[in-house]
Amino acid sequence: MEILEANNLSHSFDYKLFDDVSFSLNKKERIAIIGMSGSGKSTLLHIISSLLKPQSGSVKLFGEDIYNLNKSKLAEIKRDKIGLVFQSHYLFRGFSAYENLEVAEILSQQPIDEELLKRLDIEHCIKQKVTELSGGQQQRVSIARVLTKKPEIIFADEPTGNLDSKTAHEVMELFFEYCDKNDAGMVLVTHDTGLAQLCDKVYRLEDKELKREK
Ligand SMILES: Nc1ncnc2c1ncn2[C@@H]1O[C@H](COP(=O)(O)OP(=O)(O)OP(=O)(O)O)[C@@H](O)[C@H]1O
Repeated sequence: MEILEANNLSHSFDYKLFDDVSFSLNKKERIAIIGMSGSGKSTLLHIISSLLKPQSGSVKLFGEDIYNLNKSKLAEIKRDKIGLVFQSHYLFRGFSAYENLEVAEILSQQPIDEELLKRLDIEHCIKQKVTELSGGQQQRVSIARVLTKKPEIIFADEPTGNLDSKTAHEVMELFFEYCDKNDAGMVLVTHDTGLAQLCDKVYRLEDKELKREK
């Protein structure tokens, strides 16, 4: 079943980034988007994850045309069904790591998974303020926060960018396990072709087109 449908997307800033791009994502499916710096990967991710309206084309999430949807229905999808993991972590910086997870717990009414904290190796630093954590620890707290919400689609932009390669692979494994267990899908934007190859499908954004590589 398709949980994401991107139809004929085009977008430009100073130059045309991509033109007439279409693809879809099924439950449990993981797809990677790779491509040169500046090719528009992050912009495409923003568009399909409801953050940026495309100049043309449409995006359906769970069958709903998100840029032609009433605000409260869109807010519901954002809150309950999608999880964003970006490089800038959007953690509440005045709070401890645990308090950040509690916010997700309250908003989504899903309990914090203590096992997840262990798997991410953050259980020992979870009471510390976000500002006292390393970049890699903050990254893992933001991953824990997103997974606490139990999203049906994870949108991730270089989610392991601050992590060493062993930890990066462990974190990807955790994402994949999460998708399998929860019937969730994932769209991963990355420069790391090794990580991309772990996904079910790989697309390259190049010459304004999205080309299937795997
Ligand atoms: N909000 C914006 N306003 C104007 N230009 C933008 C905006 N966002 C991105 N751009 C431009 O669009 C182009 C594509 O940016 P984008 O971040 O989507 O590429 P990317 O493929 O993800 O790059 P990288 O791999 O370096 O992260 C860049 O030239 C960038 O400067």
